[in-house]
Amino acid sequence: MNGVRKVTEDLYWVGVNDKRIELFENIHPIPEGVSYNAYLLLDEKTVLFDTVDWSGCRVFLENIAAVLDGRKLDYLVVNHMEPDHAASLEEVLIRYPECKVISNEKAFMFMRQFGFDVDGREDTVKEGDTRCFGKHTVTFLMAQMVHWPEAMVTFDTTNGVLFSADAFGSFGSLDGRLFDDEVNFDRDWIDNARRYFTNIVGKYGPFVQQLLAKAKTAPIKMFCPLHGPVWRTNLGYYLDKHDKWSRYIPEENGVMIVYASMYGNTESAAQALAAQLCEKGVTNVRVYDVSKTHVSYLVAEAFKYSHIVLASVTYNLNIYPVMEDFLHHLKVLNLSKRVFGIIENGSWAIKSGSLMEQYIDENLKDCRILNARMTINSSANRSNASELDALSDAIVKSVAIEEKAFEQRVIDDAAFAEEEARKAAFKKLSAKERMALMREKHRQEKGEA
Ligand SMILES: Cc1cc2nc3c(=O)[nH]c(=O)nc-3n(C[C@H](O)[C@H](O)[C@H](O)COP(=O)(O)O)c2cc1C
Repeated sequence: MNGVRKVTEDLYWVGVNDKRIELFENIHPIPEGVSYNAYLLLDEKTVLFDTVDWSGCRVFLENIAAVLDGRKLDYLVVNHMEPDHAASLEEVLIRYPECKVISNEKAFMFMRQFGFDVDGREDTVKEGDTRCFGKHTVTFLMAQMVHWPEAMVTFDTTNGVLFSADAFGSFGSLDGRLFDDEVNFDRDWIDNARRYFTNIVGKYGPFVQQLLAKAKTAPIKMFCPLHGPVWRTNLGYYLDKHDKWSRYIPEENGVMIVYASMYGNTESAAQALAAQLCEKGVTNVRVYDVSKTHVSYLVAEAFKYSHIVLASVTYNLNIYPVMEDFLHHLKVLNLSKRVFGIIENGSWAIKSGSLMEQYIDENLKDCRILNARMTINSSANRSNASELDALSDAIVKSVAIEEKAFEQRVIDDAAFAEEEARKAAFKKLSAKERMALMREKHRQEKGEA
């Protein structure tokens, strides 16, 4: 039974949903599943954009057959060779013996490494190359390290559809709904999207920025990613999120408190800090037990908030191992530009605070550590009360300073959105209207002068 959706008049979603998978990349829990998107264009030639994970191959083949309705498949464009998208490639080639594969040199190298036989069927493209399939002409743009080195995106210059590979993707099974305007993204999807981006592509922020710069030069009307909803309405919203995530700019001025505690004393201090921050007016606070929260969720929250408090026991003269693992993830994913607060605990040789500070200093760029450290000797005593007060004061002060940066960013974002809207409106005008508008602008400028 096929579950195809129509994307445009001649483009179809032929992907599959996977609700059985527990761990994405066998590491990140995905309780809401994931979709492997693939798209099929019916032009004078028929063109399939990417395939799906092996687990969904059967349904995927049914979807393709239903859309082709007896036609042969002429081309398969491989934008990304990662097996969750390319595993079904060979099965497609076996079923459609005349199908040619369009991709780049590095992707063909990966195909051979993964054991796919594409000999004699390759059509190798590079940056800026185009292919015409009848009505539709596409351009290929390399998207190196978003999120593998061979990744590319394909832009359909005829209708503004960008096949964006892993860019603009999200965890979460689609379950029938396909477009951003068919879901409540800000309520139901954004956490999945952030967790997907930060854990999967977070490390490659500068490469994402390169792709965003290319995207700005193309009149994109739709993002067709390889996971999650297709964007046809509120593209600016999602672009802005990716811009922030890939520049490591926090989305929210708030405080994430992560604690590592065995007997509850460090936990109690973390909760006391949260309560005190709220008493002092900073209510955008989230508290996490590092041992009970999968690190992928912690990473996503670290990308979201401006302030991070690390509260850890000392364990064999080290940072608590699970907290150390969290810090390792932040390092690997290049998290930067955060303000940190520290709470440490120990019963005979307290080391965790200094070690966490050292880790941040040595591994996380452009981060600031607040001086007001709280040191607990087994359980909090009277002197800890003043330390807690000093730490919460320092955070409140820093949040207030950050607020100004956030306000400025909101103004900059609004100005940017206005300029983008103006450019988009200008593009829609006829040549005559454009000339009239430019003449009017020129007249106004001369008048003002
Ligand atoms: C395996 C293990 C190793 C520990 N290593 C140290 C240590 O090296 N230095 C120290 O001061 N305390 C060490 N402790 C003690 C705890 O850090 C300390 O009791 C702390 O107060 C526990 O805080 P909690 O109540 O939040 O769990 C260790 C405890 C355990 C179980």
